[in-house]
Amino acid sequence: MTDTTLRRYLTQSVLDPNLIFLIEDIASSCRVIANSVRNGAFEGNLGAAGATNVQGEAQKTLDILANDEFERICSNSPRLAALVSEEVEEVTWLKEPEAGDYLLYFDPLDGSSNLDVNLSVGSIFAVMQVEEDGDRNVLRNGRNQICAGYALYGPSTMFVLTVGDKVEGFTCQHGTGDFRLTHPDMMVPAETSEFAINASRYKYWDEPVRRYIDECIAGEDGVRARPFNMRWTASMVAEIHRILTRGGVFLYPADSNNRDAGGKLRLMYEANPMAMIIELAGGAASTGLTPIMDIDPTGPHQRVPVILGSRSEVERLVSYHKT
Ligand SMILES: O=P(O)(O)OC[C@H]1O[C@](O)(COP(=O)(O)O)[C@@H](O)[C@@H]1O
Ligand SMILES: [Mg+2]
Ligand SMILES: [Mg+2]
Repeated sequence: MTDTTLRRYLTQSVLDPNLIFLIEDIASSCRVIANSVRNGAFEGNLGAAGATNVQGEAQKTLDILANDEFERICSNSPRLAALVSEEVEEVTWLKEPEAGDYLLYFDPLDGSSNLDVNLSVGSIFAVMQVEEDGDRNVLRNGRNQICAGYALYGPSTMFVLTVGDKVEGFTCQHGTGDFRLTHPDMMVPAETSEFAINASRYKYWDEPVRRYIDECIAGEDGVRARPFNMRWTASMVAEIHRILTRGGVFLYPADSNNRDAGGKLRLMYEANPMAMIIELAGGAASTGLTPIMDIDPTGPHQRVPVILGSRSEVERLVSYHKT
């Protein structure tokens, strides 16, 4: 498998050549960002940029650099019509949209609070298509995604991709810089005993989330009758990669402190791409009330509650939200 590079994998597929160009440009952006992350301390890029983004969050220098690399490299893609980035308030239109053109949604650097402490960060992306000539609507639900993925800048750099069927994991080979297929057909293990949530928010949680987490913590003494483990890395990419590898459930639910904002994570470039990956890998993704990809978006930076991972755990959480 490792002799299959991303380029070979894509050229052997039946994809539109312009989509292949775009995916290769996204992968190139991630390769450049991986180097910037790795060299951040030398280049003085780890700190705050002194600016805030559209969500009112303090931007890191690397948030802005990563956004600029996506913009610079992907703008070369001939059929890319628009970019929707976490770091840019307005949609960036590159051309007059024509039917079939591509729309790229991305979180250039995810988990950027981890930069200063040298822990894993990532990039997240999704691609949709323009429906008709001149149509500037970028607010389609996640079922319209034709491609989604993420890069993980961890001990090794990985590029995880789906073009609508399997979820394939590529590892960047040190030296050549090639992304090689190392994790074909990734599937979320069905059985799991691991949950990920920022437990410092316990006092804000709604009853269904408290019930679920309390039951996990009770372990073999409670209704679950088995021990559970907990992890929280504060980088969604790292959490989702762990869940794709060894199972588990990830929650950033709506709570009394974030409900007015809609939740914490952003629908178009965090929740939707990860929901597509997790569903195609056999898992499930919900707000607790609605499948994430069924949400009709109201804005490019909309926030939503997120519960995703192993199917049986997500279904249990959804059932608790119904009672
Ligand atoms: O700091 P908290 O509240 O635990 O939030 C962590 C969450 O925020 C995020 O870092 C948001 O991503 P950004 O770094 O792109 O803003 C997620 O990756 C992560 O799951
Ligand atoms: Mg993010
Ligand atoms: Mg980000």
